[in-house]
Amino acid sequence: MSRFLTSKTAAIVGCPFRCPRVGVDQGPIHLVEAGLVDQLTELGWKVNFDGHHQFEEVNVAADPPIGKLKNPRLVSKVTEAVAKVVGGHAKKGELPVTLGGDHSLAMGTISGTLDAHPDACVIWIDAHADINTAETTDSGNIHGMPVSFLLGLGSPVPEFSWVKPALKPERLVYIGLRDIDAGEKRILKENNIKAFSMHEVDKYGIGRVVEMALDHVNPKRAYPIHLSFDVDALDPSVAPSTGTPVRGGLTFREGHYICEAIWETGLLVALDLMEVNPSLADAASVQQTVTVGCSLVRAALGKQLVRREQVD
Ligand SMILES: NC(=[NH2+])NCCC[C@H](N)C(=O)O
Ligand SMILES: [Mn+2]
Ligand SMILES: [Mn+2]
Repeated sequence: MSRFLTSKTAAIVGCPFRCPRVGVDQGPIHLVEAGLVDQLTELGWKVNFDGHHQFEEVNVAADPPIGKLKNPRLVSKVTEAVAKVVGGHAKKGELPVTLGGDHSLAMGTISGTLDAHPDACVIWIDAHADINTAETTDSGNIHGMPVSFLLGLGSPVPEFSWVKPALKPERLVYIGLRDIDAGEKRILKENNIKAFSMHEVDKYGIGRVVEMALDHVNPKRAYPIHLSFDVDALDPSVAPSTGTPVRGGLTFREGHYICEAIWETGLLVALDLMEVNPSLADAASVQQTVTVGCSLVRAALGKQLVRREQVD
């Protein structure tokens, strides 16, 4: 367990949120129904889970686009609520495990983590960089933008003024990228943000890539780690039920290896598992994706493949 936690307690933050539909995205609900709470209990965690967030408090009457941004007020309010919940758990020394839902939620989860652990670094596992600004976005989907808000890039959007630009470019690293927009490429370059695309995963192997990523973002292995895992980082043959699948992704084992290696650092303070979207596939694909999702969470929370004494 991470030395930054005060007890082996995992707080599951279920966020069935996908813009523009609140409470309709079933991803987190499926993950919990698949037995995630019991699985983590079996690993020795005390698990706090008192139901999924329905964001009842979020009341947005009219939410026309601001510039290109779709549903800006709703996304802002939901992510702000998530920031408070995640930050609250983190400040109690618990490990928040946020299940999504739209990756825009990471604006909230990472804000919450940085509130409790200001020197935390972020390891972002994704096919996409999610670093568009209000100016560069083509789609207007805010799930393609959370990282730019956290870094304070682009011209400020008043509706998101609650988001502190608390993340430093050198405390962020990506693994798994393979679908980056032209504007995003420019932003990554200009801000010197380290990214290991699938090309580097092929070239060096996942073991070295994780090592290099940690060396970059956490050279002395001293900072707490927030792991934000978009399930679309995995190849669509491994995790088909997701909104924006891109072929050529991480294998089942590569995805798990990342989680296991981060766990082994003893520095993990928060985990996101995002973009599981059961509404987009047949029942077998949904089950496959949900099973993989639970398995990734177990790997990040310390499940060992073999007991150490069997190999030593
Ligand atoms: N969280 C995600 N699935 N993000 C996909 C983003 C795709 C594209 N780059 C966009 O800005 O719309
Ligand atoms: Mn993605
Ligand atoms: Mn993403």
